[in-house]
Order: sequence, then structure tokens, then C-alpha cells
Amino acid sequence: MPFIEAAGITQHYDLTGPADAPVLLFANSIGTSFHIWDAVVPHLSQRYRILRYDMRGHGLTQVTPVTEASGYSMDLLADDAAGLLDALGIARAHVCGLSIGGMMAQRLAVKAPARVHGLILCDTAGVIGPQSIWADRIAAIRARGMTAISDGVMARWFTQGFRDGRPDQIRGYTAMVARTTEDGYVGCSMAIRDADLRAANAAIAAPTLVICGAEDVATPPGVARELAAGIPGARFELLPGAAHIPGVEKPAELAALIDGFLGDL
Ligand SMILES: O=C(O)CCC(=O)CC(=O)O
Repeated sequence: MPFIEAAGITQHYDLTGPADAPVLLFANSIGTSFHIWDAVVPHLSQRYRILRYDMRGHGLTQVTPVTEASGYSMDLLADDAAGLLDALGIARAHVCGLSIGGMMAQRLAVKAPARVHGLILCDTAGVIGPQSIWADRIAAIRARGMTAISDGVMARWFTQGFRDGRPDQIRGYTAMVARTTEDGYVGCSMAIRDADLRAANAAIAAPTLVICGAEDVATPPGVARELAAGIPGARFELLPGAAHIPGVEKPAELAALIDGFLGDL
């Protein structure tokens, strides 16, 4: 199980695919580990060297303490990803980020343009609000723990059909949320709450594809279209039959969109 010291913390990652293939870095959404990409990887791992990692305080990556006064920031999360690339000796990668992972990817593309080749922004936005939803979530977690939010999260992550048809998956993903560290989730909530990336996104130079599940209620298609409109030359693709985590509900379709886009670069 690979761990590496990067950006001052112990990060948990997985690197698979041909050693000489272009690197494709996946960044996850809040409350998840890199296993949300498990079903996508087999569709891409012949042509890309796939790097996945757990965000700070998530999965098996180290959590750092969070107080009312000091949470995490989107810059810190972008520095974590850049530190991971440094530690692994990877100069440049395609980056595919989901939700907060997509916000981190926007930030990385602005802060370190030489590191980002192709940019895929999946079910994300330049701002995810209103800020009150983050205050409410943080208060609920601090009062009652992670299980206070896990049922509501499932309703946003997956379509009704998937929730009805795959109770095994819903139990598993509920456990994934519940086992996320409180400080990790709260710290990342603060990073989302405090981020408005829209103005800075005008400077993104990487070729960009924005993808959104047609049934996403957390970062709906209208918001994702606005994100694409704010990034020079960005394309937008709607993914039918998926909500907030298309890599779980529509892995082959998501992989085809990613591969089609990267194949043109
Ligand atoms: O998923 C994210 O990273 C942010 C949006 C969100 O909170 C969706 C959810 O878990 O309900």
C-alpha cells in the first residue's frame, strides 16, 4: 500500500499503468477516498499512467488539525497535489478533479500552469455555495459526528435509480463518508466555503473539459456550464444517467469522455 511523505504530510496514493504513458492524476470529492475511481481505471490504464491519492484528512492520508480559526484552503490542497507530483518525480500531468478535487485542479492550473497538461473538471464549480451550507454541515458534524450527514450525502451523490437498485453500494459509500475524519471533512468544507475561483479561472491556459452528471444536484449542470464559460476555450459535456459521482454510476461513459478529450491534445 503506497504511502509517501509529500507537502509535509503522509499521503496515500496509487500509481498504475505503463511507466512511459502520460500521467493522469485523479482528485476526489469531499468525504471520499480514491476508490471512487476504481471502476474508471480499467478503461484508461492501458493508455495512461494513473495516479490517484487521498486528500488531506481523507482515506488513509494524514489528517492535520482544524480549529474554528484555521481550516484548510484550496491553495493548501493544490500544494498537497503539487507536492505529491514532486515526491513522485512527475513534472507534468493531465488532471481530472471531481467537485472539491475539481476546485483544487482549477487552483493548480492557475498556480502551477506548467504542471497541468489537460484539465478535466468533473461535477464542480468555481464557487460551491451558499456559504451557509458549509456552516450547517460543519456544525452538524461537530455536534453529532460524521453519521449526521451521511444519508443526505448519498441523496446528492447518486441518482434515485442507483440508490434503489444498489443498496450494497449505498451501504459501502455511506461507510466511506462515516469513516472520513471529522477534521479532514471540516477542513475541506472550510476550503470550499472560502473559495471563489471564478475570476482567477480566466487565466487557465490548459485545454479544459468540464463534465457534469445530468442529475447532479450538488453542482448542477447550469453551474458547470458557467464554470466552462469562465475558462478560455473550455468545452462542456453533459453525462446522462449520473448525479454527482459519475465515475461510480457511469464509469465507461466518463472514461470515454476523458479519453476522447485527452486523445485530441
Ligand atoms: O463533493 C464535493 O466535494 C462538494 C460538493 C458536496 O458537498 C457534495 C456532497 O457531498 O453532498
